[in-house]
Amino acid sequence: TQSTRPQRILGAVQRNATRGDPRSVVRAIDQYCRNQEWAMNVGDEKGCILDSVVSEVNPATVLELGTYCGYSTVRIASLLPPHAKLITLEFNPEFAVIARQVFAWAGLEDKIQLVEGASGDLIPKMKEQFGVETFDLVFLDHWKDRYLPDTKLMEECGLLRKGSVLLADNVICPGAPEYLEFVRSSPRYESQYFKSHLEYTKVEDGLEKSVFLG
Ligand SMILES: C[C@H](C[C@H]1O[C@@H](n2cnc3c(N)ncnc32)[C@H](O)[C@@H]1O)NC(=O)c1cc(-c2ccc(F)cc2)cc(O)c1O
Ligand SMILES: [Mg+2]
Repeated sequence: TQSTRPQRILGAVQRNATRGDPRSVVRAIDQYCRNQEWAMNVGDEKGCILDSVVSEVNPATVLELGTYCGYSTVRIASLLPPHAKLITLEFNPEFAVIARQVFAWAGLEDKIQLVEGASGDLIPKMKEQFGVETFDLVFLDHWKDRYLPDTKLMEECGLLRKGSVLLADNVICPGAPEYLEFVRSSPRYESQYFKSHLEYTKVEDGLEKSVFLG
């Protein structure tokens, strides 16, 4: 039977990456997706911007919306301090199965908690079910028209504190126009655009970093 793209990405990791070496997992996925078949990972170029924001924030609690195969999850988790926790939400069970195997290959299972379901349903349960107070960093990389409603939902649920950083992928391509308009015009956010390119292409894309001012 025909394999799926996520299965082929996992195969590339298992063939080319070293068990327990997260950066080799990231490199193996990038090499596969740049040379064999495109996939919607944040990628190596935007990934460097992601790395710099993660290092700057040095977060104890991270929320990722949209796991896919776990490329950015591994990239972020590999930079976290020892007792930091990363919760990642993914509603496609097939993608979740692959992502869990990618985390295991990277040796990061203890740092990453993948929760299957839709962000809109899970965000209101974060405090009670997952013992979270607030998130220091949120990486938005799920359906682009969910960026704004889920940001408002995180505010309503008290999951953001003064200084919480939102980092959103794909604000140009595929685009998140309503989200961009909101964070750039709201007095409660200080926003900054990092111009880059759509993963593995020359198409313009970028990351928007928005600090919640409380
Ligand atoms: C949306 C996907 C990423 C994942 O997010 C999960 N997801 C969704 N909504 C929810 C939720 N509400 N809760 C939990 N999980 C959720 C899903 O199942 C995917 O696995 N990402 C993209 O579609 C994406 C697309 C492109 C792209 C760019 C140019 C093109 F020509 C074609 C595609 C680039 C990117 O960089 C992306 O990130
Ligand atoms: Mg993306």
